[in-house]
Amino acid sequence: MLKVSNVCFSYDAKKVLNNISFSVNQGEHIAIVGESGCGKSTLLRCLYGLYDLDEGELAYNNEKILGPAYNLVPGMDFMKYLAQDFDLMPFITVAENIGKYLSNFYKEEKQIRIKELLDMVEMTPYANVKAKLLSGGQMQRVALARAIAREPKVLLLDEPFSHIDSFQKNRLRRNLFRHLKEANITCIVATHDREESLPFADKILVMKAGETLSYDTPNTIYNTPKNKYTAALFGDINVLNKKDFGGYDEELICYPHQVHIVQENGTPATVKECYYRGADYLVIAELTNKQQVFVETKKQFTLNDTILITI
Ligand SMILES: Nc1ncnc2c1ncn2[C@@H]1O[C@H](COP(=O)(O)OP(=O)(O)OP(=O)(O)O)[C@@H](O)[C@H]1O
Repeated sequence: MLKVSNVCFSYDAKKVLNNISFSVNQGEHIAIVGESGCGKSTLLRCLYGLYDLDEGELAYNNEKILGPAYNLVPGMDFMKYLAQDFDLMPFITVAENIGKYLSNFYKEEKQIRIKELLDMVEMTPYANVKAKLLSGGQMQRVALARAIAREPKVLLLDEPFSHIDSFQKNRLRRNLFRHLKEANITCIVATHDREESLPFADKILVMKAGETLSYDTPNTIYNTPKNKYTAALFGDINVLNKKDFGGYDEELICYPHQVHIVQENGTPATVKECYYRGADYLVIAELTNKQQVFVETKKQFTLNDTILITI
């Protein structure tokens, strides 16, 4: 188990992490989400032992994770940390980069493992290409393969698919997270992307300004967000008053798919914008009190159409 207890950390005088605590069971996948600058990358770097904490403690199976003041070579052996820069060796091939940390003692096993990893990140055709000739997305895939080559106990990933196009991203995510589950590797991912956190995380850690707001399952965090900040991390949100919809005077946070267009007995709204999104349309409508409402709908509307909505 990875245990994070009351961690505080500052860069010089600037406090970036404030009293962070959570624990992760072996094999669990955690997504760290939060607005840019809230401290996600810093937390990952602390977990890896790259910084000395101001306060608090980090431990893996009761072994303390210590920073550079106590560790000549920062970073822990049983972990791998993949930063936003990929740190590949430019003048050696893709296959050599992936195999860099694999032992040469078991040559045959090494080649089999490299082949398996090349397949997983869909880079087999580039096995003999020098890393410097790759695109950003290709480099990121190689860096991912290299990070898991030796099957760490804990994998720390910072925006691991940020350079990969959406065409490949979903398949790669499924490949990677399936592999990590099968190998019982604990994975902590800092991400902005709901497609990474909701489907693949066992738990989501929501951070704001260096603090933890929530730590729970994706289902609970998404369906019962504690605040607007949390809900907005997953896309457009509505902050409505139930009294505008025939209810009590009470605030309601809801997503566009939770607002429905009805034929009768709804609150009138005027369509101001309508965006095609492939499977549906996003309508931005205005109530008579000028309150803006996001609505997901299968039907296309045009400017100034009147719709009736319920929540
Ligand atoms: N090396 C550093 N020295 C000083 N301040 C830093 C350093 N790295 C990050 N910061 C500051 O610490 C805060 C947290 O940064 P961090 O990179 O951890 O946030 P983040 O949530 O990962 O952001 P993003 O999602 O944009 O990557 C920011 O205000 C940032 O400016």
